[in-house]
Amino acid sequence: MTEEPLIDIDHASVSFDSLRAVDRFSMRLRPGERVALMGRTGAGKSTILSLLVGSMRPTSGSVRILGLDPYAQHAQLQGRVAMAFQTPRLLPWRTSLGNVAVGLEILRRPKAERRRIAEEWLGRVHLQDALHKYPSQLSGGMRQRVSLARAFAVKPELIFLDESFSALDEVTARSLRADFVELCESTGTSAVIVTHSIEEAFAVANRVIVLGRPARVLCEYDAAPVRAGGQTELDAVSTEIRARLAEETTVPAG
Ligand SMILES: Nc1ncnc2c1ncn2[C@@H]1O[C@H](COP(=O)(O)OP(=O)(O)OP(=O)(O)O)[C@@H](O)[C@H]1O
Repeated sequence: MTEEPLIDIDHASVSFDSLRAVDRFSMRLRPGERVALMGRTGAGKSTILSLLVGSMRPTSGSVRILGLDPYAQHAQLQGRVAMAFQTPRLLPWRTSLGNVAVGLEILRRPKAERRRIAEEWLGRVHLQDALHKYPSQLSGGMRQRVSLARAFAVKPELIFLDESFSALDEVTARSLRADFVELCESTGTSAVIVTHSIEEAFAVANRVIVLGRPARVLCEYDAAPVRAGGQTELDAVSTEIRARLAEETTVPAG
């Protein structure tokens, strides 16, 4: 089957003056896939996300999202792509319902529909009892759940997660990761997950791309066999990845 990729990054590079942040990075994302971009601090993960959301264009190479140029055709991607951040960026003066409705307001959905969809999504992230609470009344995990509901509520084809679970304790993070995978699978939503955590990458993605510094593909893993191998396999792969990343520090960047 020749399905058009949802994301097609072809040899994209980004330089800031003399510093190269992304170095001929290529990736494709097929419908239904979840790819984790895993790399250390300063590897260029945020810069790749900026390319994906169209807030920056590559110095060379190309980026296509759903067949469009996210920088030049940003408006056409509205509602088709959603994002959740490490800090959920909720509006403090709005309740959970009001926050989830934000994207739907931008898409000019009628009020009754906004309310119905927001309520449905807050239920799906297990916040049916917090519909009328303000962000300051919620725990970090709950705020992140509101943020996920807001992202899914617009029915995007693609979701980008930027370190969304990394500020949470491990038990909360595990539960959110599992919910996120379930929501992606039940809605057929594809995703790119940016993370510095090897464990998180293998927990949420089908495919894990390990980034060198500057950002380029160092190695790539099919996540399913690693998950199937349990903690022993994950430990072995983690050791391998850490060794690859450690070699990186001896290679001059630029
Ligand atoms: N606007 C900018 N101007 C100059 N240098 C920048 C700019 N944005 C990022 N950089 C540099 O590019 C490199 C990659 O940064 P980036 O923020 O993309 O990495 P990251 O992998 O997201 O890091 P972290 O995990 O710490 O957020 C870093 O060396 C950073 O200092």
